[in-house]
Amino acid sequence: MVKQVLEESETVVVRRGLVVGNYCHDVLIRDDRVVGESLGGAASFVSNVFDNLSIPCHYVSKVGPDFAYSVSHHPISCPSSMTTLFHAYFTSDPDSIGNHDRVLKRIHACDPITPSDLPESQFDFGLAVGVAGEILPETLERMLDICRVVFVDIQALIRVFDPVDGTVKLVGLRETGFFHLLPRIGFLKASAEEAPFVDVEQARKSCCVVVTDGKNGCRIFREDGEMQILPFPAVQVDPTGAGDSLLGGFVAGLIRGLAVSDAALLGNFFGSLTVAQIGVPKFDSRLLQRIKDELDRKAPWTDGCERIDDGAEFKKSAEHEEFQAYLTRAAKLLSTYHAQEDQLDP
Ligand SMILES: Nc1ncnc2c1ncn2[C@@H]1O[C@H](COP(=O)(O)OP(=O)(O)O)[C@@H](O)[C@H]1O
Ligand SMILES: O=P([O-])([O-])O[C@@H]1[C@@H](O)[C@H](O)[C@@H](O)[C@H](O)[C@@H]1O
Repeated sequence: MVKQVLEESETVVVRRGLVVGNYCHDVLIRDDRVVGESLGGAASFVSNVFDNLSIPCHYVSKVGPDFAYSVSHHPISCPSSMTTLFHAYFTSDPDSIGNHDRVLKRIHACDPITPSDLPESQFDFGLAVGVAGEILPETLERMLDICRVVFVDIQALIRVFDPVDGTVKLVGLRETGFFHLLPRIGFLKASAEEAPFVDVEQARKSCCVVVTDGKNGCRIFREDGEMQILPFPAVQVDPTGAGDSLLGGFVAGLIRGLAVSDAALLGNFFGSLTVAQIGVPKFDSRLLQRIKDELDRKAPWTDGCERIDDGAEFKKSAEHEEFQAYLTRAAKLLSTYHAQEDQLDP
C-alpha cells in the first residue's frame, strides 16, 4: 500500500491494485449490419471506472501493432500478434440466437499473459479480467501469490473458442485448469448466463459470488447468506461492458470502504450507465463529483479496503436504502442535465 503524506496530521492510505486482461477491439453487428466499433476488453471498462474514481492500479494488458486506441494505461505491444478482436452479433429478434443477448466471435487473440509479464511486487488487490483466454492458470496462480485479495471475472476462466469461426462457448469451471485455484479466489463475478458453469453453491463456500442479471441488477452469494441488489433504470443502447463496469464499481466501492451490499449498488450504478452508451462510456463529470463526494462522506480514504475480507455479518448495511436513494437522485439529475442541454442545443 502507498502512504501519501498530505499534511503532518493527515495520511491518506492509497490501496494499490493489479488489473490483468487484454484490451481488445469490438465490432458490434446488428441484423448483419455493423453498428459500432470501439475499444473493448474488461480491462478497458474497469480502468474507465477506476480512473474516474481515482483508484490507482497497475495494468497488464497485451495488444498487437494494429492497436489504434490511445489509452491511459499503456499495454505491452506484441510485435508478432494481432490485437484481440471480437465480433458481437445482436439481433432484433432474440429468439433467433437462442434467447442470448448476443453471440460473440473471437476473430483474433493476442498473446496470453504469462506470470513473467506480472510485476515483481505485492498488491492490495488484483482483478483477473481476461476476455479471450489470455489468462493462463499459472498467471492466475501468480496473481493469487502477489495480491492480498483477487477478484475474478469468470469469463476469463471458462471461455472456449470454436476452432473454425471463433464462437465463444462456455465450459464448466471444474473442467478447466483453474478449478483447483477456486478456494484462493476472494470474489467471483459471473453473468446469469455464466453462473450455471460455476456451481455457485460450491463456489460460495469459499468466496463471495456476484451474479449479474442485466436489468434486474445482481445477486450476491456467500456461505453465510445471499442478497438481491436492485438495479438502476437505464435505456439500453449497447449491453457490452456492463458486467465489466459493474465489477469496476463494485471493487472501487469495496476499496473505498463500503459494505459489500453498498459496493454492489455502486456496481449496478456503473453497469446501468454503461448500457446507455456504445463502447467504453463517458461519465458526466457532475455525476462523478456527486459520487466522489458521497464516497468521501460515507467512507473517507483512511478507512479504505478494511472490509474487503473481514468477517462482518452478511446483510445489507444500515445505510443501504439511503445510498440507493442518493444514487437514484444522482441518475435523475443526470437526465435533467441532459434534457436541459437538449433544449439549449436541439
Ligand atoms: N438494461 C439494464 N438496465 C439497468 N441496468 C443494467 C441493464 N443491463 C445491465 N445492467 C447493469 O449491469 C450489470 C451487468 O449486466 P449483465 O448484462 O448482467 O452483465 P454482462 O455485461 O456481463 O452480460 C447488471 O447486473 C446491472 O447492474
Ligand atoms: O459485456 P461484458 O461481458 O461485460 O464484457 C465484454 C466481453 O464479454 C467481451 O468479450 C469484450 O469484447 C467486450 O469488450 C467486453 O469486455
